Amino acid sequence: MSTLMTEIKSEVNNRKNSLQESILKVEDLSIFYGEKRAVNSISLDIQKNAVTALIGPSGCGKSTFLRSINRMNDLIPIARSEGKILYDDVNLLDEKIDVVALRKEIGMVFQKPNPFPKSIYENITHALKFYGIRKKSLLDNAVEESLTKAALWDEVKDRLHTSALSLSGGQQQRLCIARTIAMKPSVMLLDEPSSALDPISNAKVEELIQDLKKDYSIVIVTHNMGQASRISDKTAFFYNGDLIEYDDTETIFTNPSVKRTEEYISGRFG
Ligand SMILES: Nc1ncnc2c1ncn2[C@@H]1O[C@H](COP(=O)(O)OP(=O)(O)OP(=O)(O)O)[C@@H](O)[C@H]1O
Repeated sequence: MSTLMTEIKSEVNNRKNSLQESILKVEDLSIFYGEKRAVNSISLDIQKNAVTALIGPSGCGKSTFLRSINRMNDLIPIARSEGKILYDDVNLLDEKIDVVALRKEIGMVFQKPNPFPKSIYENITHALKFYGIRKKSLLDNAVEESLTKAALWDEVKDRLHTSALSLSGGQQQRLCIARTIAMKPSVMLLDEPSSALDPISNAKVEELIQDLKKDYSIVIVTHNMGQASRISDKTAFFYNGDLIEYDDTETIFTNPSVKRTEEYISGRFG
């Protein structure tokens, strides 16, 4: 595609994106580990009530970007960021931000299911109690509601007080999603949430993500091109820390503007 056509298409995309309601606006974000820049001056809007997939070869900065959204990179002493991530016009990278409150609003689920070695019930109520909710009826409701939303209630309602570690890997991951849901976040960050699961559990998690976007805005890192094309509305292709292309998922997978995107999604590298 000629440079002019690429520029026109990019302008059209910018206008199209500005018409959609965004929940996060990333402006000129760079992330460094010591001297190494892992994410290079990226800008994009994350759409509300949509699934946004982050794709790209290993080491291109997807997880670094994802973790920066709820400041998990703060836990890495050599990590530092420049630029802005705006949420309701508040810059989440501002040092005055209360990161505990931020992580309640913007929850995260990791690649490997990591339930606490406690009962299913306590996995959901642990953080709620931390925030001062003690009334049993409120806790019971939260447990049922979040497990229902995570499509796990029917499978565990008769054994809420058994260990979460007795669940299968797929059930544990849905429990971790339920644990995040119980905090009533606006945004859910999912870092390869089903890559460690068997195909049936993977399909359940994919179905769940599709369902959750009614209530949440979801950003997901995935290496699985089939998964990105099945479940996401928007796709961002990263390469070497750069955001190469960001568009509707259908466009990225059927008519990408940049040759490298096409090469990646067709499996020619990465
Ligand atoms: N804690 C860290 N300390 C130093 N460098 C890091 C750290 N985490 C990631 N990096 C580096 O930052 C770059 C981006 O890594 P990142 O994990 O964000 O990539 P990714 O696209 O998510 O990769 P993958 O798909 O393999 O998970 C890589 O060069 C990686 O080595």
